[in-house]
Amino acid sequence: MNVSIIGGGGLVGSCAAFALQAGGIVREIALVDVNQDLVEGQALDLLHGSSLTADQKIYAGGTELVKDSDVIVITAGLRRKPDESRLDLINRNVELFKGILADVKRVGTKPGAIVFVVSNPVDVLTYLAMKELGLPPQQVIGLGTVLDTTRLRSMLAARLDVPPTQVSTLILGEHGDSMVPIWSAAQIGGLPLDKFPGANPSLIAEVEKKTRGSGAEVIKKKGGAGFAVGVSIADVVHCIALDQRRILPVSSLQNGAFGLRDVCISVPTVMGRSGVMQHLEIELWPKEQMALTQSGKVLRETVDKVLG
Ligand SMILES: NC(=O)C1=CN([C@@H]2O[C@H](COP(=O)(O)OP(=O)(O)OC[C@H]3O[C@@H](n4cnc5c(N)ncnc54)[C@H](O)[C@@H]3O)[C@@H](O)[C@H]2O)C=CC1
Ligand SMILES: CC(=O)C(=O)O
Repeated sequence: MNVSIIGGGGLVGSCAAFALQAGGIVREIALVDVNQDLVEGQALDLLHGSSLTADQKIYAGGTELVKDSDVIVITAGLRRKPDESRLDLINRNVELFKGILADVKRVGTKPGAIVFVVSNPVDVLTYLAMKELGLPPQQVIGLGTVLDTTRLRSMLAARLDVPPTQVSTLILGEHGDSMVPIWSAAQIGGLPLDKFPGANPSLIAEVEKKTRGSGAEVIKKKGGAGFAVGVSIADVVHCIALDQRRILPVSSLQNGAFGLRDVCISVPTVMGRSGVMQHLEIELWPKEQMALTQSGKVLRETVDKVLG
């Protein structure tokens, strides 16, 4: 498995590369960035630790490297400011992103390669990537609400003092203000969250609020998210590399699940070596379904504005 990261010199790209190195599953990690010195420095720094991690090839170079990649991760782009929504970034990131897609198209991709968008606003840019690259929809995904979901699980675990891996919750919809936590399906160690000792509506509401604001909080305190998004990216890449067929809330083109159509948005998605294998639909609480429908509408309207 050969993975390239466009934007690999930046915070998100380099953290993803480090998580992939620590994971030791992928064979090659190629970092691409317009900032040549920075990306060469990141690749060198990673390479220097490789005798203690795994037998991987780690190197930096130009966009032509993506033609040999099984997964092309795109983290290149501008960060939002603390008071900006992810959708506000659209005006500043779309032109830059179109340039990157044109470069990828010019160089060409391997048959079956997966394009994995992380740059924000991720759902809109995933749709744009799918349209511009002309790849089958199952081969184009976005990180979607994978990061929001791990933030929710991790912070709920900390509040309830349980192991984070025992918390099973999900956020669907937009990676943005209209995200939808699916409390109807939340469990801890197989037990329903609402019956779990210590869990109560005010604690749940508090953790939800913190999760919604956590991207902005991290931007305010350290400039941008790195570690959590890095491990989130590596988790999705490993699921693809190992053909695990796990259910992940990645963003991808919808064709009717939960009533969502012609929009890239997160729903429970079976992910394997070929990319998106299936969208799973379950019955939600009516207020969750309504919020998900609304989230799809917000994204659809933004895509209409951007693509005309
Ligand atoms: N989907 C998600 O969950 C998350 C998405 N993000 C998004 O990821 C993106 C990157 O964030 P950071 O890494 O913090 O920013 P950063 O500024 O640290 O890194 C961006 C990198 O992209 C590079 N770049 C710019 N134009 C390029 C081009 N045409 N080709 C190749 N490289 C290019 C820059 O040189 C820079 O190294 C932002 O859009 C941010 O909003 C960040 C966190 C979470
Ligand atoms: C930047 C961003 O999207 C986040 O940290 O959630």
